[in-house]
Amino acid sequence: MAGGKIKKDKAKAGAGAHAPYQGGVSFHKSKGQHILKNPLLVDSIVQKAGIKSTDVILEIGPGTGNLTKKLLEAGKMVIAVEVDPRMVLELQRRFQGTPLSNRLKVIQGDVLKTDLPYFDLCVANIPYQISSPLTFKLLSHQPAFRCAIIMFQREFAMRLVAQPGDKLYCRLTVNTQLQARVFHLLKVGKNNFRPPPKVDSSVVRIEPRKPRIEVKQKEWDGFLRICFNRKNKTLGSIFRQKTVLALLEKNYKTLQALNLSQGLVENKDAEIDFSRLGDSNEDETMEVDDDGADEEIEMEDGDAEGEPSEFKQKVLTVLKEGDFEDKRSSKLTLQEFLYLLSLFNKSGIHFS
Ligand SMILES: C[S@@+](CC[C@H](N)C(=O)[O-])C[C@H]1O[C@@H](n2cnc3c(N)ncnc32)[C@H](O)[C@@H]1O
Repeated sequence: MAGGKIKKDKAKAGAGAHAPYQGGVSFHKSKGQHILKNPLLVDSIVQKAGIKSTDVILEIGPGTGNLTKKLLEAGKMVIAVEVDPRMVLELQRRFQGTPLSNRLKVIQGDVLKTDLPYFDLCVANIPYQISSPLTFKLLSHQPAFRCAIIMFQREFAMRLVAQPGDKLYCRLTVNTQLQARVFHLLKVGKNNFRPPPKVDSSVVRIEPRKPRIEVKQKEWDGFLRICFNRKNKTLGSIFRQKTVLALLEKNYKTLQALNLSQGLVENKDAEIDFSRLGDSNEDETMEVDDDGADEEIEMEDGDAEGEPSEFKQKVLTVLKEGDFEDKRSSKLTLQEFLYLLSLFNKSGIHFS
């Protein structure tokens, strides 16, 4: 999808024409308070959200309500979650006595700690420090919403939409794209905000996959962490590392012992059909401590030396079977990750 740049001059013209509503409040950077001062940009975000008059819209961090007002005009109802009581007061003052007020519900609190109600759409200019946990909180929300139109820091947005081979393609990308289709909508310069943040921004559209792609979450997470620990190394080299092999062999033996004690044959229950699309398992929520970059897990770099053990042989056979040995995580598609994990699991090799 093509992105457009909201230019500085437009921002200035817009700001001059209609000063942003600031109320009497001062802004706190610690709460990511950078309000939208360009009404043209607000209009563009609302227009790109494709709001229907029947939509219940979730807004995160309404601030003084510049976006909220347009959302109220376009949809049926806006539920706004705001952590700062001063902003909540401003918002109430702003809409009190207007016809819009009975379609606005304000929840005061930290969105990350709030049980979210039903919503069709999420439209928000968020505090950037909560980008990652908020994204995954939204994606685990049930029932799934239609789409979310969210302003993120530019680099975070580019990680969300990255494709295999792009510099910013990372674990965050794959984890997000497992659950949603993500499109870049708009590039937004710093001067569209008051006060201007230090970084540029982008608006993206996130559409949850329906039906969801089923994975066992801990398994998937453990697998991706290993694959992306050194995303530019070949998978052959990653899976030859002593620490990786030791971890996987430990899991393998634990599972075998469990199966034996329960009288199960090897690999029963181990097979996951990743091609199947269906409803999510509600118990399996995404655990995310991901700020977008791939962290380096402390791992001894050495290869397991000498004659390959039976287990190492097993791991390498899986990589060869799928032709993955010389491939790198930085260039693997979501489908390839799903396929490789399914091959490991079929061989009784697990990541959690
Ligand atoms: C970038 S400002 C956006 C303000 C307004 N939506 C606008 O575009 O003009 C982010 C807003 O999120 C609020 N906020 C910060 N952390 C929050 C959290 N954890 N939960 C809910 N709101 C939060 C801030 O107080 C602020 O009002």
